[in-house]
Amino acid sequence: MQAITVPDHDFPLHDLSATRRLEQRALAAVPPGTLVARAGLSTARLALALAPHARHCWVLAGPGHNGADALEAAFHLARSGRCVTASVFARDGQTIVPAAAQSLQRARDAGANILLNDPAAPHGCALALDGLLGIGSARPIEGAMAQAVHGFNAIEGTRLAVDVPSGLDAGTGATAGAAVAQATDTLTMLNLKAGLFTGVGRAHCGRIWLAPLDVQDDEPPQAWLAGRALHMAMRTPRGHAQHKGSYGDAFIVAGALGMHGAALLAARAALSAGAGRVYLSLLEGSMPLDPTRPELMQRDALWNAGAERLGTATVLCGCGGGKAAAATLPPLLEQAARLVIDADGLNALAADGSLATALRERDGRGQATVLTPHPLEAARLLDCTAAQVQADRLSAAQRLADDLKAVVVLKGSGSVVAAPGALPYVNATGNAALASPGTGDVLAGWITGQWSTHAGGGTSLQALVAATVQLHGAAADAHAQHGPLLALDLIGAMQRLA
Ligand SMILES: NC(=O)C1=CN([C@@H]2O[C@H](COP(=O)(O)OP(=O)(O)OC[C@H]3O[C@@H](n4cnc5c(N)ncnc54)[C@H](O)[C@@H]3O)[C@@H](O)[C@H]2O)[C@@H](O)CC1
Ligand SMILES: Nc1ncnc2c1ncn2[C@@H]1O[C@H](COP(=O)(O)OP(=O)(O)O)[C@@H](O)[C@H]1O
Repeated sequence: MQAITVPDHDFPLHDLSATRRLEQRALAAVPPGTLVARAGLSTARLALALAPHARHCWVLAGPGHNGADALEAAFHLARSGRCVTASVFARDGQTIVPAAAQSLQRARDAGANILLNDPAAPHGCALALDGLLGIGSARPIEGAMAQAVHGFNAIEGTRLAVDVPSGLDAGTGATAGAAVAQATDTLTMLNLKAGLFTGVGRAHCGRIWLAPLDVQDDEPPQAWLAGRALHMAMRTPRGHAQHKGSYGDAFIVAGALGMHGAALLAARAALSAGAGRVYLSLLEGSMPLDPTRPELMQRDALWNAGAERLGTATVLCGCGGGKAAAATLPPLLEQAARLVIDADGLNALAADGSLATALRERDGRGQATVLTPHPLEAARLLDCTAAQVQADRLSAAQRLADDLKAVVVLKGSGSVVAAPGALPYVNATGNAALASPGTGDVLAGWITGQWSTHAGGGTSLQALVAATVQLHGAAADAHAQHGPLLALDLIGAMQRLA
């Protein structure tokens, strides 16, 4: 059993079809009852380690194999002397699977109090196990089971989800319905399911633990949980004789009237990420020199700088750009060697099909592009709703990357970094301290600066971007206080970790 935070190396993530295949092969390879026995024992061990002093335990068990695992854990908890109430949920006419019936009998024999379709939480319980539904969850949870989920969520103490928090789609990280278990810990079996790490997955899982159950995970992954090695690979020391020209020019094309701050945040982030020279080109109006960052230079209309300059710089377009961003895109899409598009640059792409066509043509000329949409910006690009994007973030990011021939960061909890024809990364760092204005501008600026320093390097662009997303989230994870991490402070925090 291991705790999953940020793995050292990329860790395979699976969708539910792959999980089912793995489960079927594992079941066929061992005598009946072996896996449920291992799953139940692992669950009970983790529960006791997390809540060693809990006297009263509540085990919620559904009608399927998830319920079987939970009831097997109930057996171990009862045998270890805990006072166990196991509430089993099976609708009229719906029988529980044989494995669950066997574990139920074992739990009863060990002294557990068994209740049927009773959602009331026992008094004084400090440990609750959610084994209502796992990957077999097929529809919104309703009725007594839904009441039990709400009761589970109200338990003050350890709330351990078995395999998957009930009501969460472990393949996508989406939920259907209002009753979704809110665990403090989730012990997932056999493999890591992608939906535990993105969408609302992280919010419902709490800490994530993996019990491989002595089964070799031989399914090809559908995505990677981004490992720390990505960021470490970016930490190449500066050669003694290198000069600022070695780290390239970053052009920040951003900042309509009233949004100069976004431009400044992006430019400062590019500078801190290591770009050799950073030029800021405001889209509207003017701004005095930033006396606290005199390293920044301002130039007019850099989008018209011509093929020679744009063909060597790394350009960011869009942060706080307003409607003015659209007019800058035709020359940038045609001439910029390396182009990052954020915020209003993305909205302009979504609104004008000819710009999207120009974006697709860049790949054929060897020009690379990074897009950094949040879910609503992604929805505009995909001509759907933000809810539809969030319903399957991995596939939304991949569709955008494949269609627009760009590396795409779909931001939010568990940011997805997709590239054409490659498996997506899911980022394991970050938290809601980043839900503050301007943190996206910092991300886009840092990607631009980082890319500028690695312009000639052999690192894949997808890995470089995923490493920056990881650093951005890690800075928030290191933020000890409650409340937001303000965007300007985020730059300093990233610099300390870079
Ligand atoms: N079979 C085994 O030995 C193993 C089983 N495992 C566990 O088994 C789970 C998968 O088992 P199952 O395929 O039986 O699936 P589940 O136990 O997740 O659920 C399937 C059952 O729930 C019912 N159901 C689905 N949605 C419902 C809803 N909204 N309201 C009420 N009932 C609903 C279904 O009709 C079915 O009876 C995994 O998530 C994992 O917890 C793993 O531990 C791996 C090994
Ligand atoms: N709950 C969260 N967990 C992890 N990351 C988050 C969370 N909320 C926001 N973020 C991150 O913060 C950044 C916000 O970007 P964005 O929405 O573009 O904001 P802005 O436009 O104000 O800069 C993104 O990198 C996003 O992934």
